[in-house]
Amino acid sequence: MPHRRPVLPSVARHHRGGRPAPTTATPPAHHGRPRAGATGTADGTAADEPVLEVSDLRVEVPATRRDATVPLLRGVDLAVGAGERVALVGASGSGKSLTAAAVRGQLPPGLRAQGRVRLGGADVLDVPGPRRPVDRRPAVVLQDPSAALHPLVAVGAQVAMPLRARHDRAGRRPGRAAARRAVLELLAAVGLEDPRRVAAGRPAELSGGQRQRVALAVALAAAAPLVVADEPTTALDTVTQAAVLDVLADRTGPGRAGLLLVTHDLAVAAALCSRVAVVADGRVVETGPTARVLAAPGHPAARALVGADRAGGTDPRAGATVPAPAGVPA
Ligand SMILES: Nc1ncnc2c1ncn2[C@@H]1O[C@H](COP(=O)(O)OP(=O)(O)OP(=O)(O)O)[C@@H](O)[C@H]1O
Repeated sequence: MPHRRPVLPSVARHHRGGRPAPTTATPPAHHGRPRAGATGTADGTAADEPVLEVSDLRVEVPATRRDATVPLLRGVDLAVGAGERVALVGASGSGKSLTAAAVRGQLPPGLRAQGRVRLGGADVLDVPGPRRPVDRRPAVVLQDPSAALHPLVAVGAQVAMPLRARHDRAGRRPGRAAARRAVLELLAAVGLEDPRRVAAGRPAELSGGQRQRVALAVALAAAAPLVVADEPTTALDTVTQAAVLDVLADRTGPGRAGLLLVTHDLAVAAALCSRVAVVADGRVVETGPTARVLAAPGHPAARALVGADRAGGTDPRAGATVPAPAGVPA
């Protein structure tokens, strides 16, 4: 049963005010595989410097004596431009999370990956996330915030760690007071009340929604050029969902970090992302401006996805940040 939620008014409002103007540009529909390294900007046109390039990514369960090789990803091509927000959507089991895991350098053990993942121009597919240089690690937000938080370490210290790593890289170490100020600012920015109390406590003292906000603060503290968020709001109540999406909208986008957002929720994709990539059977089968793809999907898998969402009672175009292209029925 599809997951339903009201349109996210705060995110939609946010995008209507003060942000770079949306566009009605409608590049030709793209079905099949995008050209390797192809990327897009807010208007779906090519950008020069993608922060992320995935080409011909294949992931499989290797053959054993008893069982043949099982392909899971069959040649994913995907790119995220600097400051671009791209949603990865698709049916359950299509390969969204595996794609995001390969980008993070966190594929489940036992799987074999081939192809290319480039972050900031460097090949990282074979380098596990924790072993990558700091500037080749995307910030990560997952559905379960517990995975990102150490249960025994004070929240403030966990937010401070990526902050300090970031300053080390730039050759500057923030003093204690500056780091503490930055931690409290971040905790406030993700909507946590009483940041001082939160910073001093352990994750177990927080609600699930508060923990997700802390996980978001930890991710954002790294100031990475790319945020990878895999169903970051699925487990949250509606109010916290909207708040988390507002923070992502604030901290990513033109002039800020790029975003690769895995979501099953087309309304979320429409509210947050200028471009969408539809995954089916281990491949990206269609990509383009979110409004265009959701209004007039071309590939059968994309049509099925949008059709199922509409049949569920929610028009995925609701809350879209990009007006429907001319000639497309609203
Ligand atoms: N560790 C693993 N070992 C074997 N198969 C796996 C493993 N992880 C994922 N798969 C399979 O790979 C395929 C893609 O999985 P993935 O988690 O990427 O799907 P998804 O599109 O994110 O789905 P959902 O929306 O349900 O989360 C599925 O068929 C899944 O069963």
